[in-house]
Amino acid sequence: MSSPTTPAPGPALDGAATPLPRSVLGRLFAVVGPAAAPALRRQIARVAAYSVLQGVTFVLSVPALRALLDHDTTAAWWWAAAVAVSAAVTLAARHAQSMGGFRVGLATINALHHRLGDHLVTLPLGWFSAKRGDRLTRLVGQGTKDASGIVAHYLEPLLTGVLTPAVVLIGVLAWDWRLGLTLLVCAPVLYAVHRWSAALAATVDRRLDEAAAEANGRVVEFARAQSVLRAGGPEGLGWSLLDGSLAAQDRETRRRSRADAPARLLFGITVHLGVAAALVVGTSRLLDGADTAVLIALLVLTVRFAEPVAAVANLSTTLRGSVTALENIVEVLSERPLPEPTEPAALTEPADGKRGLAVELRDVRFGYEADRPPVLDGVSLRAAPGSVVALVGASGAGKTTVTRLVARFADVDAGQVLVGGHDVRDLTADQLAGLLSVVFQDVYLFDDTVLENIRAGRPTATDEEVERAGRLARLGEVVDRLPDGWHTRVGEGGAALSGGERQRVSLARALLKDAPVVLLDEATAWLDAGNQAAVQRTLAELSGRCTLLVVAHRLETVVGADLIVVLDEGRVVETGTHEELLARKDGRYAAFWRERTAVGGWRLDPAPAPESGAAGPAVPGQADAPTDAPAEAPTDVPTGAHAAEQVSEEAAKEVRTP
Ligand SMILES: Nc1ncnc2c1ncn2[C@@H]1O[C@H](COP(=O)(O)OP(=O)(O)OP(=O)(O)O)[C@@H](O)[C@H]1O
Repeated sequence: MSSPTTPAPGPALDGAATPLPRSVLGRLFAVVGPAAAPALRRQIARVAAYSVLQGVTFVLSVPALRALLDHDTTAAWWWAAAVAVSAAVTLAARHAQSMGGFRVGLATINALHHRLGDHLVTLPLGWFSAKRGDRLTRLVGQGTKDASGIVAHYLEPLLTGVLTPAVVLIGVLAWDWRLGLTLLVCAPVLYAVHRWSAALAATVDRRLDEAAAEANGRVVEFARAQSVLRAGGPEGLGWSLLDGSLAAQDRETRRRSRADAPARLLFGITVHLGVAAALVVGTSRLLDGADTAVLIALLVLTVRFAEPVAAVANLSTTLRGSVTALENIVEVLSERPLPEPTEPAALTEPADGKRGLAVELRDVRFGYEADRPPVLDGVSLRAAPGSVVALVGASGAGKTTVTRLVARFADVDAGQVLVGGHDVRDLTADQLAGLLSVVFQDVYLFDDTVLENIRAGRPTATDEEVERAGRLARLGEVVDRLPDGWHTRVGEGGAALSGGERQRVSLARALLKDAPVVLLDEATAWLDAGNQAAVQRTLAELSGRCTLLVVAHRLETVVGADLIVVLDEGRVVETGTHEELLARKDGRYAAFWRERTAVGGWRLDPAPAPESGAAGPAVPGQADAPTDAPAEAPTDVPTGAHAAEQVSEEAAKEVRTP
């Protein structure tokens, strides 16, 4: 089991350890983190000062108006001067807070990017599903902007909507407590209406946000999958999925408008009812003989009391968009990272001089979903240092999952995964990443040059080293066709290269990194002749220098492996070398082998000749190695007929019957 000293660090926002504040500002402080909090606090102070000053200016207008209505010119001049000074200071405060709003808003976006970035790198790789990727794109781009809008655009109307009326209220109470009391009664009613409408809109907002994220993802998918879509025509699945998601977004937008309208109306009516009540009370006070000038001035003030409050209501829709974005950020920051040890494990060099490290699974049980049967159950296997281990089995047997667990995309439910004798849970993420090279099917290329994309395998490598790795992975012939050779930009996600070529970049990265363990998923989709040769050359180059755990779809890999592990429905059903497994006449592997031989005895031609300066052609045990099979062997690997069927046309041309 994992070391008991391994602590489980909490997520960036651990609501269980420290309950998250419920208020929007409290949550904003929680997500921006301690580094950005002081600037946010100063901005709140600036806005608060402006809101109070605005209220004071409003209040000062009462004695000025009173003096004017009383024809007291001297006093009117003095009060007018006081109002002018207060207005000038308010204006300066407004300028300071609005400049601060933009500055702190930008700093907030920056802080959110850092917080999300720092947290995302701690999350299990398995967390990054395609759906989450779409949501994340929206969150990091638009979401952080929306959330920072709370500081840049909404802090001012929100605080002036509360603090300015509060100062006005104090002024009115001081001049005429009855009128003040009327306004005071409005406050809780307004608050209750606001809470009710916010609660009503919250569910609608969340649904709209989900619909928008879905539509976003579908639009990207629509752009990426044009060839499939055109082949299927406008009646095809892709079109209907996009149409459906856009219609859902439209529906949710309408639903939100419908939910908004009555809430806004109710809020506006409440504000105006409050003003009307104050007018009624003021008129009755006038009839009772109260000071006319004061009351007129106070009624003017009452109208001003209502202005900022009403402005808050008008903002509510866009403000809620920002609050939803903030909630989504809270959700991501609350995701629990994989536990990491506080101290890195003490890694030792392999004693036998080989560069590879042992990879071992001990009685592993694992499932992606808790309520479904495990995908791997009781799986044990060991790849000795420097060996080639081929994982074979029918589609869905769990081969890829084994490699994912070694790379710690997720933690096992039971058992252990060890690399170099260390439980992967006892290695830091950096340590484990340093020990592994991963060539999986979903290769991502950055929008940079071919050279830099290979260099991602080892950032300190020289251009010569990078090019050599590229040539070994048969990228030489690809870059010769590109306009700027190695310096050609590959476009977003590597759009300028084919799938097979992208996998060659991934192979080159692995060669360059020269890690002690290489996990390779031989993508069936890209098994054209050129790519087969690239895989072959990479395996030949790496063999003996590292431990290779390969999800094998090629004959050469399977036959040449030091150990073949046959998986079936999440269990290891057979292990051994090709010869050993063939010798077990009743075995699964042998049965499959016979079946394929009976079908016709197909075999693949040897790989194309290596480029100059490249290593020899063979994985140990392949072409020139002694096996009982290659010359007469069936071509398909024991992963099932599907592997042969998926071999591309180009490869098929190279297939011949003996
Ligand atoms: N992210 C995931 N979430 C839920 N289930 C998954 C996930 N990835 C794989 N599975 C399921 O786990 C099982 C094993 O999948 P895995 O990809 O490991 O099989 P495989 O042997 O590599 O298959 P193939 O040769 O088709 O790639 C399958 O039933 C698959 O549907």
